[in-house]
Amino acid sequence: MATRSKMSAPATRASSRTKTPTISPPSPPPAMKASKAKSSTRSTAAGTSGTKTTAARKQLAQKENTPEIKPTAPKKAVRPPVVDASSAEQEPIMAYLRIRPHLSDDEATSMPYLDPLSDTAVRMTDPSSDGRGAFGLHYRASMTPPSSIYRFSHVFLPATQQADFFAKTTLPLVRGLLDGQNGLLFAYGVTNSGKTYTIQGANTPGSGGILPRTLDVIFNSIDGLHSDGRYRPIRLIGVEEADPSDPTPPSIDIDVPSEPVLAEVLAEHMDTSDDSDVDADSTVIKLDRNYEYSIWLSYVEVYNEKAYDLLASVNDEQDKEGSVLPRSASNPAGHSAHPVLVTRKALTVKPSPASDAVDDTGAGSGGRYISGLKHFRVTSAAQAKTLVKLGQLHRRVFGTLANSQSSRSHSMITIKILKNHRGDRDDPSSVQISRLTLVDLAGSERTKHTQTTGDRLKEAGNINKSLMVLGQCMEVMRSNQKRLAQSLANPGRSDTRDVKKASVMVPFRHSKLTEILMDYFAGDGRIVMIVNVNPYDTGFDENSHVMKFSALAREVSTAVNNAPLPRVQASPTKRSAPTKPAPAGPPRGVTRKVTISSFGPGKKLSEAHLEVLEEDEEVEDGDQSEGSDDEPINPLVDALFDEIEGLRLRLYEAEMRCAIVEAETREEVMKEMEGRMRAVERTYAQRLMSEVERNERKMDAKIDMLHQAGLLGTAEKYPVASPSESETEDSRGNLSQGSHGDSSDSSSEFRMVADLPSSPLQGRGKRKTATSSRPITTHIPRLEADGSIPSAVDDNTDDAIFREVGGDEDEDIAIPSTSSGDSDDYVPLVPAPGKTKNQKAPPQAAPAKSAQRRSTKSVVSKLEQDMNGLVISGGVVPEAEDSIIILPNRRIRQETVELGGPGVEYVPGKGEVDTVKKKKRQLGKKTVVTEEQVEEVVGAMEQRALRGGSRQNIRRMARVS
Ligand SMILES: Nc1ncnc2c1ncn2[C@@H]1O[C@H](COP(=O)(O)OP(=O)(O)OP(=O)(O)O)[C@@H](O)[C@H]1O
Repeated sequence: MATRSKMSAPATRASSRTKTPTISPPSPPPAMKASKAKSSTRSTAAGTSGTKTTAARKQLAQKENTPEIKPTAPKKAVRPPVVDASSAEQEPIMAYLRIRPHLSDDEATSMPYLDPLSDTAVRMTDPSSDGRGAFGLHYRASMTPPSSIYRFSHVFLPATQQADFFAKTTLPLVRGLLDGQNGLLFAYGVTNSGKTYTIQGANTPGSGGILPRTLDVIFNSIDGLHSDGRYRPIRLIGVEEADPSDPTPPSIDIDVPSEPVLAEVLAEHMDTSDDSDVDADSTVIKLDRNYEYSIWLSYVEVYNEKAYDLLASVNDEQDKEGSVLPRSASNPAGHSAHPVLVTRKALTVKPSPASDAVDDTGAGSGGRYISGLKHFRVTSAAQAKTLVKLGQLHRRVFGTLANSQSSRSHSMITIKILKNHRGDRDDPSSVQISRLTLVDLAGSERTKHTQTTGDRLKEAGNINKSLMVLGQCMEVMRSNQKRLAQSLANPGRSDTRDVKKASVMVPFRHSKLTEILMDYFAGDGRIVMIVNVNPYDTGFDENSHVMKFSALAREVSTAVNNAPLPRVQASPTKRSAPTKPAPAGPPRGVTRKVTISSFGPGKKLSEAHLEVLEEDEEVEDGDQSEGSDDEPINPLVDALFDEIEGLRLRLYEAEMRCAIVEAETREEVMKEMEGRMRAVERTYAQRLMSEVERNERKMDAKIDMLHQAGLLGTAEKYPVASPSESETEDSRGNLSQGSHGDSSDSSSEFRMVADLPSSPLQGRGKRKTATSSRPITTHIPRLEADGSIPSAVDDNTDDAIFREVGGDEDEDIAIPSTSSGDSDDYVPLVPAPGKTKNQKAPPQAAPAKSAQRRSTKSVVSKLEQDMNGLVISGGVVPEAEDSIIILPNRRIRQETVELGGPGVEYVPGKGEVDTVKKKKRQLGKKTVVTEEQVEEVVGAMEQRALRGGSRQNIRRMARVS
């Protein structure tokens, strides 16, 4: 009867959270170690209830092979004696990670922070590795994004099927259950991570969860081995003779004639038409056929730190039949006013009496049970599943599952198996009881996500409290076990008994959840933890908290022994005294309003309104005495827990406020920056445009001068177009383009008659061209190869130019001043009206349209001829085609850049090229001159004018340029 210690230093086996990007080889998952202990001393190793010594009664599961051990004489002991921890079979909590698959298009498609490394390890990397930490704090550039590696007993990838998952995680527990061992499985994770899917599953084929599969396997395995149900479980580990009046599983018939809407809604929730046996798990565990079994089910909900029986009839007192349906408390006849009032009572959690076990020394008394919780015997998997469905309906009715699938309470389904040898049916001492509890925990850390307030905040606070206490229990157990392991490793240094005495009390009783489950942690079974994670969620912090929790859980060991043997009690009908009537007076409790609705494709939405009264649990006098051998609740610790919880809630609220303020500030700053950027962009564009215009006007002036000087093309005489004619053509857009807005004003005395040869800047700037009232002679001198004007152009030419353009030197040439007074604006020379030679008289009346068109056409054709005749010589392009390309000079670019200020680049316009060479290459035979060349020509003209021209000419030149 050897017992081995499996306890080792946590560091060697436990999940380690490594703050390093390197991947250390994954450690194999610790193998499940079946208990070899037959009946033995056992240790809780938890440090709270001390270590228990189980009485030795023949263990039925190993009856054939186990030497019978005579029961020891019952010892009267308030606290169980401490025994060496090495005598207990220890096993770490198994932690399995399940990664939820991608479900909808609304979610991100990649896993932003979770990276599966192997079958047992995942890496989590903070997605704010772009440099942003919490609250916008920046990591230094040199820092690598923080990542952690978490290890599990196994990592299940999103594609994992429910059947595989069940086989690897839960089947060993089911085997243990049938073999007489207790087990606890709980699903832990944030909201929407797949906990309920893991436990309950879905309705589609193959998607049945752990619970229905467990029921399937149990009933498959005990097929033909059902007992007659003469015993039934009571409390935590107790067994008593069954009473014929024991409640049968409640009916699920929906019958609320007075509340048709409610009946409809409930009926839809209870719809079992989807259920089919097609999805049933066919696994069979081979059992010794000398035994027979009875299966019992209970379903508990822990909500707001209170425990409720989900299988109890809602109005149990009034309706002994066990009707599922709520009935108005105000009118039991069923004709109630809306909303329907439903009541339920919280159950008290009490310490398990030592007398329930064969050994009075404390076996099984470390735990607590829910007083008044009903266990129903089920004889088939289908019946059990229907019962589970009923429990879920009650969760809906009472609003903790309301309309969304999101659970706001912890739910616990316990399957108890009573097993006895066929040959010893009448021997109560042959009965053995074992249990398996499946817990679907409420989503963790939901306050931040849902921006909860009011009642919801209280709910969240309680959820967080219970999960926090669960974490703290594990933490304390781990450190107690660590200390004990160290003391065992160095026996000479400290006395193990001293170490145990110094063990910190595990605060199981500080939350209902841990209080109900404490016996598992204290050494009554094997524990499996499922960690559900939704990697598409943005809740990195929350998920990393879950991961840390699981890392902690894996460092805790629990004792794995066969369940304690129950002492079978006489049937309550034979022994129990009549129950005390409930104290009179109004029930204490809280009332909530709940709306349950049902809708689906093709169905109309139906809603039922309920008012829920949740009565507080009764405090019985006997409670204190019953729990006298338990650790008393320390009010200071309780107060500290409350304080912690209060602070935690305040922290959440503060964080929420911070997050909102941060988001608002970011938006404001972004808007302001955007506005500023736009203003800068606008200013820059305006400056650029005005520069371009200014330069273009300058260039136009120079070209006009060239025209007027006869340096471009041959001398031709333009017919004078009437203002209306030029406007007509202008409006067609064929000739004039890009004129100033004010130049189109008919009152202006300047009219555009022709466009000049195309320029890279043409069309971007606006140009004023004077309507010449007299012919202009154009002449393009041949430029030398270096761009200079050849000597053949003599001074007389200039004189000729001025004579031609301005007529007589003494003749008045009107030089209009610009409206803006900007000296840069070019204003062409215009002869004073009425004083020019050859000037046609202005039309007296508006000409006929056809005449105008003819006249315009003649102007156009004339201009075209002129354009074709324009030739730039000087070796730039030997044979010009029909136009001259003038490239902007470097100086203009330079000026533009300078104007723009530091950091501004000159961005060539569309089609504008950087270099003359490039342009030449692109334009082939087109005539190309640079602005420098034009300037040189103008410069040469100015010099000549200065040398040989009259004062008048000089003045004119100066004003023009
Ligand atoms: N492995 C999976 N395969 C397919 N669908 C899944 C899986 N896990 C979860 N889902 C789906 O994801 C959704 C959320 O899952 P579930 O309701 O189980 O989350 P939860 O963790 O229980 O949430 P809560 O804490 O709010 O109750 C459900 O629609 C469920 O069907």
